[in-house]
Amino acid sequence: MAWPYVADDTSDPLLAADAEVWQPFTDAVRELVDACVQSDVDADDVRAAQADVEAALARLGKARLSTTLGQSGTVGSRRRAWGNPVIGVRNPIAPPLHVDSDPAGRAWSDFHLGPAYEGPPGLVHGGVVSLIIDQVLGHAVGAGRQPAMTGTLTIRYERGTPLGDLRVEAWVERREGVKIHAGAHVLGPDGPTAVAEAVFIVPRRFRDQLSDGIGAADQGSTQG
Ligand SMILES: CCCCCCCCCCCC(=O)SCCNC(=O)CCNC(=O)[C@H](O)C(C)(C)COP(=O)(O)OP(=O)(O)OC[C@H]1O[C@@H](n2cnc3c(N)ncnc32)[C@H](O)[C@@H]1OP(=O)(O)O
Repeated sequence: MAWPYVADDTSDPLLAADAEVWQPFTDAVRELVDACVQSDVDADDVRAAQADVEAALARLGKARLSTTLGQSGTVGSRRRAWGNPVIGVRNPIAPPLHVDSDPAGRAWSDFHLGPAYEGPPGLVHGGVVSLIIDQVLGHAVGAGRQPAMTGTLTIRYERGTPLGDLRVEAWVERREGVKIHAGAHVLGPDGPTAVAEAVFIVPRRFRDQLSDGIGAADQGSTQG
């Protein structure tokens, strides 16, 4: 398989200026999503708001990128992570999480999930728990500078994860050739709510490219 990314040589100042424009917009859309599931206004206000949103859509639709954000950028992660549904600065679906990691293969994040992420009443949707665990596992594995993809992810939902302030922690347990075994858990106010085990695999296509010397400086952008 060909290397799937389009080169992005945008300068750092331009990238920062672009982020300054998009970040507040994305935050506003995220609030809009929250209002969509929580507002209690009457039908006339809903219809008026719909017209406002449709006007914004017409404005935004005047130009479209030719690739997804994920396919853009070979230098570090750059714009590539901007569309990510967990951490993306241009994705209002993302809570968003800020994930810290260290080279020993650990990653963690303190974050907040509001009603847009609800599954069972007052609790986080299990698929959202899985989404967040998968992402933070990816950071733990990526922090060890390995371009790997989730092969198997097993989650035990110990108890409901309450909406609100939460923490997720992930860690690499061991490496066996192309397999990286990792673990993670989500912590609520009363302790772990979900515990995960994962096997990440360095994909065949990256094994080939790494042996050609491609990708060593670009490992963070091969994931997800
Ligand atoms: C800086 C921070 C940035 C951080 C940015 C972080 C972003 C993270 C985002 C989260 C990560 C994701 O969601 S990634 C997206 C979700 N995952 C995917 O879409 C992966 C889809 N699956 C695949 O592409 C493929 O099946 C792979 C890559 C998993 C494996 O294919 P392959 O590379 O051809 O593997 P292959 O040679 O056949 O097998 C190699 C060895 O692995 C084993 N193996 C193969 N598949 C699996 C599997 N699914 N689970 C377990 N083990 C497996 C085989 O038995 C074999 O073991 P042996 O015989 O040698 O013992």
